[in-house]
Amino acid sequence: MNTSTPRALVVETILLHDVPEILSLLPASNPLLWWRKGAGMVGLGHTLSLEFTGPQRITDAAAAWHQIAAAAEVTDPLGIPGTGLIAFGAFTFAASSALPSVLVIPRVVIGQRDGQGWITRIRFADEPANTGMIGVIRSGVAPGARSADSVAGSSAHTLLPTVTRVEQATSVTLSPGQQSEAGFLVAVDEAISRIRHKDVSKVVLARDLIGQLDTGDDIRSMIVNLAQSYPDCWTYSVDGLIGSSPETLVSVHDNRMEARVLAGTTSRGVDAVSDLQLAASLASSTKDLDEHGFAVRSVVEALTPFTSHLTRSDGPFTLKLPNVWHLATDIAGALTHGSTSLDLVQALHPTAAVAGTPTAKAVALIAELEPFDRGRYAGPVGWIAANGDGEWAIALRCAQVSGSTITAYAGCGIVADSVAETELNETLMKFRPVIDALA
Ligand SMILES: C=C(O[C@H]1C=CC=C(C(=O)O)[C@@H]1O)C(=O)O
Repeated sequence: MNTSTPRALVVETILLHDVPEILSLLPASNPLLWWRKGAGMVGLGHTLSLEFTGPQRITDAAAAWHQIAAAAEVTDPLGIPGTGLIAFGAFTFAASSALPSVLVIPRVVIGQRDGQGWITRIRFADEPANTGMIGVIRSGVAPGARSADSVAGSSAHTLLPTVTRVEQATSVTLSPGQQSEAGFLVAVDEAISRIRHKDVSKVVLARDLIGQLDTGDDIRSMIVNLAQSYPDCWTYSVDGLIGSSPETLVSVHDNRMEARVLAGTTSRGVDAVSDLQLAASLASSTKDLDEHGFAVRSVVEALTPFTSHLTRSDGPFTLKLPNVWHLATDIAGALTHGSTSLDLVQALHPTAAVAGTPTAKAVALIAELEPFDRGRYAGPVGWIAANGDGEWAIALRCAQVSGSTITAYAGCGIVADSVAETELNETLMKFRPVIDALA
């Protein structure tokens, strides 16, 4: 961790009666977002950003967060998920990544959930109380954004931050990055050979695409496109990591946890009949059921020490997304040790949906066969509350913006019956959310 003992925070949440369009509140600089099915939070400004590296990055973050939350003075009359003190977070896939993992505590959080809206202001105890509140909304990034006059009664003018309009939507063409298509085919064939030699049972291999942003490109257009096109996925933006993930690593509320495990993929059909045929073949494909089974077992094994009454949905069931069908299993349980969401993230990461089985050998094989640093792709992304509750997805269908460079990632679970060309096609389907959002 790159900070000394943090200064105490003062946090105040108040109700917003009439919440503005959340996606219209994304700030141009360092936008923070967590959003699904019309609910979630946008974060503006940074009160505190913490960085973590190495094998202990998640436990270090959990310890730092515990310390910050314990010292904070929080006024939160609402007490619903996302109100009070929160941090957005994104962790790297690999312990050896050159990119840091981050927890970011914004200046202002505006959220809505179950018909309730709120605004939270977060400042240091030794700062003046009005720091971070910057005026009124001037214009929005999404059509239909309302002015502050229609928001939250008379106090809205002093509560809502200034947001500038998107002047230039991001339009980027992505090209092969450090792993070419040909290189990916070779890597997948090598992985299949290792699996047949019993080195591992499953490994998830990815490739990268790279593009350059123009001066003036506003990345908020990409975030809004993703949120609008993939409403059933978690759309996130944390420290330049932007994506729409269908996979819930773990969510924790009131001592209950939920996860959605995904592994096994096929394309959408060109018409209703072929679409259902494809879903039916996925549901009965031995190769995909095997691939899925590894992922479910890794999650159940990781969660068992923390839970009682762990239940899982019948099945796997087929999950329909705009770009693909997935095999999915929902898992839920009661927490037995008052664990925080980051405790569970630490226990779960990396699941066999993004690494393989057995975990350590699969991670080593990924490092050997992938000629690039995954950064935060396939790592945990989400948020944590002061009491440790939170929601974390696996960062899939995403890209990392670093300066003017944008790098997108997509990968596939490889098992003994995999075929390299089919896996390459699958990466194309999985790149679609990011490619379309940048078009
Ligand atoms: C690794 C990715 O997807 C995982 C999640 C769902 C389905 C997967 C698959 O069918 O291979 C992968 O396990 C990715 O999107 O980059």
